[in-house]
Amino acid sequence: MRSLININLDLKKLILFLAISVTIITFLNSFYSSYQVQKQQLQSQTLINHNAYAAKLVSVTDRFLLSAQQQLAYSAKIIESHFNDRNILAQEADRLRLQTDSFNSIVIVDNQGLVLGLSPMSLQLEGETLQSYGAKQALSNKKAMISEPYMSAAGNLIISISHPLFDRNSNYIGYVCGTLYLKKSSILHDLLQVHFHKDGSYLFVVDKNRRLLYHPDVSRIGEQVYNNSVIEAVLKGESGTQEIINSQGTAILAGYASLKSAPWGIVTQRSISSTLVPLDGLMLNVLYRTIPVGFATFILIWVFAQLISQPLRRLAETAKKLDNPAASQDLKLVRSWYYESSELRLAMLKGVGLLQNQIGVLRHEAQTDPLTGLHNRRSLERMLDQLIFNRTSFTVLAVDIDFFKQVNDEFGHDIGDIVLQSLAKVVLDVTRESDFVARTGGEEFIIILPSTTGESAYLLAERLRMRVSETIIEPVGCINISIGISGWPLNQLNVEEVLKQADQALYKAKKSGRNRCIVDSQLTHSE
Ligand SMILES: Nc1nc2c(ncn2[C@@H]2O[C@H](COP(=O)(O)OP(=O)(O)OP(=O)(O)O)[C@@H](O)[C@H]2O)c(=O)[nH]1
Repeated sequence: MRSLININLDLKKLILFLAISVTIITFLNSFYSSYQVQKQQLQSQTLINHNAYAAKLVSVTDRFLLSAQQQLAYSAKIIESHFNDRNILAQEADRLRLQTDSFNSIVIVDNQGLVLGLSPMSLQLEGETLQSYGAKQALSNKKAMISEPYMSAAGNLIISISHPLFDRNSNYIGYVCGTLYLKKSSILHDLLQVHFHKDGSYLFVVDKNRRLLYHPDVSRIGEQVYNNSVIEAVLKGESGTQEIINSQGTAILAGYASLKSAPWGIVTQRSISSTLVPLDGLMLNVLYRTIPVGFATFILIWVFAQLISQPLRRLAETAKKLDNPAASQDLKLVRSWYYESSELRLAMLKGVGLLQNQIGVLRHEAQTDPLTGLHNRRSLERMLDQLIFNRTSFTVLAVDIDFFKQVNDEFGHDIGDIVLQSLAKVVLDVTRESDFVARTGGEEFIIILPSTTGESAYLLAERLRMRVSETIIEPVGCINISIGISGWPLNQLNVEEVLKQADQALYKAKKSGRNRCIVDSQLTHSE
């Protein structure tokens, strides 16, 4: 709590802090949520697209392999019926290679692997006996097949699509085979590359031995890839999507599907970071567009904070000086436009009213003699200070009841009080409003007559003495008073001395028989 006070927090700052932090948190939250939602949507859309893309490529590749096999099957019929005519075999090999551009090379071999026909001739294999893995596979299988990748006699990494040849008696006489180069340009290459995205997506083809048959990075073709859950799934003949971390440690979104015509799978994929590139731009755009509205919101918050805090601030400032007579006027000027501040203002107005009354009463009581309602000694001193400050001349009448002790003794203290009250009334009656009357002790009264000469004071004192002696106070009857008179300014006297001289004059009056008025000799001389 202490630290809050030390940093001088007020309502406006609190409202600003609250509203701005809520706005920022809300904005960050919605920004973050919308980023997450968009990201998820983009990723799932990418996965769906890649799955569809893989399925499409699978279908295209399946069609290609089927058509390649059909071409070979058709040629096989021609080759079987002209098996001994090398020219026709050479022509058929050329036709197969050149007519549809499906194969990189064509080889026709007999059942010993001896090359009988060849295209292109540049391979220089005619008359050779093939020893390659693919040749041996085809010769032993004796049926239409798509080989695993292997190194050809000419030194190319290839796969071969072959069709067996039989004579009229259905004896196996050899095979015709079309090859596809894996690392060089081939129709398979073209087929897959056509679909290659420029947005960071890429695809690869893998065979049942987890060997890459196609990859945009040619150096990886032929490589076997293990511990890849997508490859494992596609080799099980599954089709689907996966989010994985690849062997390079990159987060990848992959779609995959497997072929029907060969034990191959096609995987198309894209890194999550490249997928999210457009989203980053989008979010930045959202941020830029939010700035003007955000700025307007902050201004609105500031204005509202000002409007809400201002009445309370002014009420708080006025509360510091509630004893000030201007407090209630200040409170009336506060524009309390909402319920709480308006109620607070009304309550404070009531409180100020009560407080001012109370202060008035206390002030009055502090300056008043409770028995007679006349001024008391404190009030007298203030009055004298004021007169001296204003350099206003005055005369002092010190009034004392004669033999008052006897009244008390005879009639009791309460009746004595009534006598004092009655005397106060007579004094007020005889003096003017501008005169100042105080009861300064027991049965002693002081009357100050501003701007009054000693002579006028004496006349008034005499008049007062006469009135008192004629006034009947029940049950006491008439009383008498003695009065001593002095005045200021007089020979540089100070207030105490003036009062003392009035007292001395009073003393003289008592001594000289009471029921009389005596003017201090110095006052008489000065006039
Ligand atoms: N009833 C009442 N008596 C008071 C009050 N204050 C002082 N007295 C009395 O006033 C009397 C003053 O008596 P003294 O000072 O002897 O003077 P005195 O009897 O008036 O005689 P002189 O002044 O010499 O004429 C005392 O009996 C006090 O008790 C008061 O407030 N009420």
